[in-house]
Amino acid sequence: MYSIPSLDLPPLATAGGRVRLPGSKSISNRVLLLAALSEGPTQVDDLLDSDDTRVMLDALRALGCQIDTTGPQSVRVQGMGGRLAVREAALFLGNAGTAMRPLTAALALMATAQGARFELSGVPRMHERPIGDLVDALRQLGCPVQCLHNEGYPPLRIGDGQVHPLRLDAPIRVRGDVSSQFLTALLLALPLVAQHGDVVIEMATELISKPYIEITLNLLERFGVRVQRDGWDRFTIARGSRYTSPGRIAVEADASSASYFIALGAIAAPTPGTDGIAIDGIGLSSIQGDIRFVEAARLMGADIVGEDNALRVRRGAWPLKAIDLDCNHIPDAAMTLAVMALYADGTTTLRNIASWRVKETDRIAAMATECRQLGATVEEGADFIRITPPRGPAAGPPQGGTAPSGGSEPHEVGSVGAHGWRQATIHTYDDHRVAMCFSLAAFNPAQLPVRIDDPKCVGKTFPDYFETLFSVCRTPAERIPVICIDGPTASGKGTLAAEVASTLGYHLLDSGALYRLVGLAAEREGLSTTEADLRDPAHAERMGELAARLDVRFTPGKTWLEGEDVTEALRAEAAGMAASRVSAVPQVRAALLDLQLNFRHLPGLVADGRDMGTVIFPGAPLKVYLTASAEQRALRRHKQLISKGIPAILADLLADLQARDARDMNRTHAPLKPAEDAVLLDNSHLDIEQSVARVLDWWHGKQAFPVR
Ligand SMILES: Nc1ncnc2c1ncn2[C@@H]1O[C@H](COP(=O)(O)OP(=O)(O)O)[C@@H](O)[C@H]1O
Ligand SMILES: Nc1ccn([C@@H]2O[C@H](COP(=O)(O)OP(=O)(O)O)[C@@H](O)[C@H]2O)c(=O)n1
Repeated sequence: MYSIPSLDLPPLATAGGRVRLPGSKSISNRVLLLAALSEGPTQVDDLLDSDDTRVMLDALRALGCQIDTTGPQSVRVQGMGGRLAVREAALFLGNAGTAMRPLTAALALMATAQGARFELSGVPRMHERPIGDLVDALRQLGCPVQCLHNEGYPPLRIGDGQVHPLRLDAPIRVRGDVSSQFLTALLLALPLVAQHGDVVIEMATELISKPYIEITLNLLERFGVRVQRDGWDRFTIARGSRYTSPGRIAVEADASSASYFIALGAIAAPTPGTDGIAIDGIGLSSIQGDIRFVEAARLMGADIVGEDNALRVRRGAWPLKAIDLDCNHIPDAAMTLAVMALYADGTTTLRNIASWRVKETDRIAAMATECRQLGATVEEGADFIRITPPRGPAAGPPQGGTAPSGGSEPHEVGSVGAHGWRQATIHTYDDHRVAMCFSLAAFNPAQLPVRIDDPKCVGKTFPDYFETLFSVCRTPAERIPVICIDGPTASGKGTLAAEVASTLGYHLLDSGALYRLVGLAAEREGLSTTEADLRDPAHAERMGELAARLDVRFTPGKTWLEGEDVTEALRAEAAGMAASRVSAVPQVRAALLDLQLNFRHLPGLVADGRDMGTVIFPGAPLKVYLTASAEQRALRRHKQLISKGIPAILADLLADLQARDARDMNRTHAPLKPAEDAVLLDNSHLDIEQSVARVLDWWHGKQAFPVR
C-alpha cells in the first residue's frame, strides 16, 4: 500500500494481463457477522483484508467472539449462537457503514432481549452519515437506542443494561430510500429474535440499491435462514429461524473493485502480446449487484466475455460511447462510469444516484469537482451527474509510442494538454473509490501525469490497488520518471535515495550493490579482483561473464546471491573496495546494463550510483550530484561502521576513500563525474532531513501539478 502524501501516476499507454482481486467488502462483513451469530464454527476463505473488515473483526472480538487467523485471507469464526458473551462494550467502527448498520441492529436486539449496553462510534465522517431510519425502526421494536450527539446520526448508545420485551407482532416499518443497509441490518438481525412468531418487515418508502438486499438474502440462506420476499415491499422471517454455520464459505472477489479493471480493459489499448485484462475470482454468476456494471461497460463499448468465475475485457468501441443511464442498481460501481465518460464520444448522464451524497464523502460533488480538474465540463444535480469529456469527444486512443512532451518532462502549471485535458492533482476525500476511479485518468490522450492525493485511502477495500494496477499497465520507459543520485562514497547517496524513493513511492536502484555483488561472487569463485589481474584482457572477459550470470535477488531490505542472504557481507569495506576495482572493467559494466535498466518500473525510480545520470539514465528529469568533503565522508563512514560494531580506523578509512574517489573519477569507462545537467548538492553542512527536503523541493519544482 502507498502510505505517502500523494502518488504521481505517469501517463499510461497500454494494459494487459491477469488480476486477482480482493474479496468483496459487502460479502466479507456480512459473512463475518453471520458466522459470529451462528451456531458452530465457520471457516471463511478469501476474506477481504482491509480497513473495513478489520473494523468488523475487531468489533466481534471485542464482543467476545473467538476468531482465529488460519491463513493470509482466512479466518475461523467460533459462532456465539446469538448469545452475548460481553454485556458492555464501546466499539469504534471507523468509517465502515457495513459494520455500523448491521452491528447496530444486531446488538440492539440482543442488548434488549438479554440486558446489555453498547456504544458505537466512528470517524467524524461516520457521525455525519445518517442512521435515523434504522434507529426509528429499532425503537418501534422496543429497543432503547440513543443518538449521543445529533439525532439520527452516530455515535449511538444501544440498550440500557436491562431486559425489555421486544414488540415483534406488528410489521416493522423501515424507510428504504436513504440506504439499503438499514433493511440489510434488520434482515441480518431479526432472525435472532424470531423464536415465537413470524417477523415481518415492511418498506415505508421505495427501496434503493436492491442488489445489496439480494446479497443479504442470499447469504442468509447460506446460513440457514430463508426469508420470504413479496416484491420489494415486504419481507417475512419465519418463526423458528435460526442461524447455522455452513461450515466453510469462500468470499467472491469484489465486484465494485472489478469495475476499475473492467474500465481499464475498455479504455486502454491492449499491451502487445496480451489479450486485454483477465479478472479472476468473479464472473457473471456473482451474487453481487455491482456485477451489472458489466452491462453498463458494454453499453459504453467494452468487449467483455464472462464466465461463472472470471471475466475477460478488451477494448471494443473507441472512443467509448456516451450513455444516459439510471444507476440505482450499481451505486458504487457507477462512479467508475463517470471516469469512463471522460473518454466518451459525447455527454454521459448518470441518474438516480442521490445515495452518492451520503457515502464516504459527497460523491456527486467529489466526482464533479475532480472531473472538472481534468478539464471536463460537468453538471450536477441532487441525484444526477452529467459529464462532457475535456473539449468534447476525446479524439484518438492513447497509444504506446513516445509521448510528445514525455511524462517525465515538466508541463507548465495549469497547462492544458492535447484534447483539453489538464494536468490535475486529484483530491480523494478519504474515499477509496475516488482514488481508484481517477487512476484511470492516467490514460488521457494528452499523456499528462495524474497526481492522486492520499493514495492510502484505498486501504478501505483494496490496499494493493495501485500495485495491482501497475502490474497490468505498461508505458514507454521514457515516461517513467527516474531521479538519479550520483556521487562519491559515503556522501549519503544510499540514505538520500532510499528516503526520496519511500516518500514518492518509487522503486530504488542501489547500483553500487550490483558491483559489490560481482566482487563478492568473484571472491567466492576464487577469481582475483586485483587491479593487476584485471588488466589481463582474458581475466577481464571472465569477470564480465561472471557479472552476466549473476544469480541475484532483491527482497525488501535484503540482497540474495545464489540463494544466500549477503546483505551484511555486501556492506563490508572490503566489498566496497573490490567493487571499485571490478567496476572499472568495461565488460562488467556492459553486463550490468540491462539489469539496471530493468529497475525502471511504474510509478518511478530513484537510482543511486556513480553513472546513473551520465550513462544509465541520461534522459532522467532530475539528476543530483551529491558530495561532501572527504573528511566529513570519512567521519560518517567511521560512525556508520562503529555503530554496527565493525572496528574501523578513521585515518585508514580516509585513505581508502580517497583511493576509491581517485579510481572512480579517473577510470576510462563511466567515470564518476556530475552529468552536465546535474544539480550539485554539497551536504557537508546539511543533515539527512535537510538533504532529502532539498531534493524533494527540486523534484516538485519540476512537476506541473497545480497546488490546491
Ligand atoms: N546529510 C548527511 N548528514 C550526515 N550524515 C549523513 C548524511 N547523509 C548520510 N549520512 C550518513 O553517512 C553514512 C553514509 O551514508 P550512505 O548513504 O551509506 O552513503 P553512500 O551511499 O553515498 O556511500 C550513513 O551512516 C548515513 O547515515
Ligand atoms: N553506478 C555505480 C555504482 C557503484 N560503482 C562502483 O561500486 C563501488 C561501490 O559502490 P557503492 O555505491 O556501493 O559504494 P558506497 O558509495 O556506498 O561506498 C563504487 O566505489 C564504484 O566504484 C560504479 O562504478 N558505478
